Amino acid sequence: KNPNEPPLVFHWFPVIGSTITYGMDPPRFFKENREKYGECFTFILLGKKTTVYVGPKGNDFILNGKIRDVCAEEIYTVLTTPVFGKDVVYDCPNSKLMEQKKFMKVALTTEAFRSYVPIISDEVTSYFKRTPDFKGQSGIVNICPKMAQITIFTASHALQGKEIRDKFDETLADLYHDLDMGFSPINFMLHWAPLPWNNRRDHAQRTVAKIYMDTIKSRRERGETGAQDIMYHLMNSTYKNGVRVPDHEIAHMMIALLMAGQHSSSSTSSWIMLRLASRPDIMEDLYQEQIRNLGADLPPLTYEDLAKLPLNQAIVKETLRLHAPIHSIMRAVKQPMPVPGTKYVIPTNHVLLAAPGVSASDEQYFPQPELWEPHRWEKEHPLAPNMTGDNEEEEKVDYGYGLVSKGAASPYLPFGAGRHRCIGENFANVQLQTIVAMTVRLFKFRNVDGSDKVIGTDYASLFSRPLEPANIYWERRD
Ligand code: HEM
Ligand SMILES: N#Cc1ccc(COc2ccc(/C=C/c3ccc(C(F)(F)[C@](O)(Cn4cnnn4)c4ccc(F)cc4F)nc3)cc2)cc1
Repeated sequence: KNPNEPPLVFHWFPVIGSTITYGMDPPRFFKENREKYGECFTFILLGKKTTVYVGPKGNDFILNGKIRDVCAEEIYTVLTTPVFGKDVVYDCPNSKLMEQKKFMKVALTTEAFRSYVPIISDEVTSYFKRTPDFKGQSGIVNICPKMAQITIFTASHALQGKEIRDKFDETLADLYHDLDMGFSPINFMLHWAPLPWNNRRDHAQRTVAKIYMDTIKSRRERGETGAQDIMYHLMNSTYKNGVRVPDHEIAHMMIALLMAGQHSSSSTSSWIMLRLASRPDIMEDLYQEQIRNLGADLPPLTYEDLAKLPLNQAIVKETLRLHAPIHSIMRAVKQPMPVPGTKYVIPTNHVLLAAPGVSASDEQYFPQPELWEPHRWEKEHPLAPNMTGDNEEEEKVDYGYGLVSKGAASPYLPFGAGRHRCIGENFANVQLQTIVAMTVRLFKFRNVDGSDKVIGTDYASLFSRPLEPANIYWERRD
């Protein structure tokens, strides 16, 4: 036992260590070991000493780690580069990623969101009209595949443009699926293995990248400047060193954004629908909120309307509190890191693991944390959060892609914090809030057995998501 290192979680076998118990249910693993060892402890993940540091202090220690101390790309590149393609995100120096995030963010503006809301609401209503699973007056449906379809159509149409979205009706859907098979935690460890799905992944990556590059060429030939989508902005971006963004990097960033947007939103929107089915009273509150604040005739939804629907906004916030798609954020340690307030110094052969979801479900910050209660985000609610290090008044810092909160000592960080913080938060909120608002207008949901239960979580994939099949009962609202 080394007094200068955090306590090591007991395990029977070397290499395997605690991989299985962690992999099966990470949040439970974190909570059980926090009880035994405190907020900072080390466990063996496939032979690698992995130091977990939970709570607001842990979130700050890891997510605000200095660039000379912690490294994201070293851990993530084996997983993401075969899927996204070379020279982007984690296959380039962090300074280049910061510029790429600046480029990507330039198309995620309020102006753009104004045009996205009608696109997303039309995709939602037309999807529910044409899909056979929602024919008739009522029925039972496995909701996750439906939400995956809705999110790929809404995200591709808004973020990638109409011509890419239309390709999802034929070739792109299967190619996307093959690409997706490569996006699995097994590839963290076995990325080098010539596994059959890795060959399909590589073929799909090259084919999808070519589709994007052909689209870029045809837009350039036609002098197309109509769609102010992300592809257009990337085509007109230049790095600080004067180099224009090469076509293959544009294509690879488009794949990265598609994967990011798709997995996070389809998981979150599935959880939202399952939670609404467990609380039909909330779904009714949402409908009444729209009647009250938008008018009984329910006019077509606009971007400005979303700000008039606080409960609709709280649905996304509360769902992300209990169902953050990314349960483990990892960094390699590049220099020995003293842990403030302890005698621990984390050595360079460790990996750091931040789990913001642990403090987001800690009763210290959220009364009755396991209760999914969107009203808790209203002022004066008895279950209101006591978020000490809240980000609002905090000072901000710019890592090269816009201002982000300086402190990460918050108990609620579903979009991360610091240099690697998410740039898709606002788009995700517009997309998810629009999907919820339009669904509430069309249907009433409840659990098939009428209970308020919710299904368990599948942690085997890269993004935590509901176990399947997850059936709900729906009926058309007249
Ligand atoms: C509910 C939706 C989403 C959630 C919960 C989410 C969550 C996160 C988290 C936790 C991180 C930090 C990862 C780390 O520190 O290692 C992150 C980073 C990022 N996300 Fe998201 N995300 C969401 C949607 C999106 C969307 C829609 C996009 C793109 C349009 C996107 C693009 C990115 C990018 C580019 C990064 C930066 C990675 C880095 O700097 O290393 N995300 N996201
Ligand atoms: N036996 C066993 C066994 C062992 C272990 C386990 C489980 O172990 C683990 C461990 C860690 C993790 C980490 C999740 C993780 C990290 C990074 C990314 C990402 F990089 F991909 C992303 O952040 C994603 N993103 C961002 N915003 N929206 N999406 C991203 C960034 C930029 C970008 F442009 C595109 C992106 F999409 N994705 C996911 C998941 C599971 C199971 C079984």
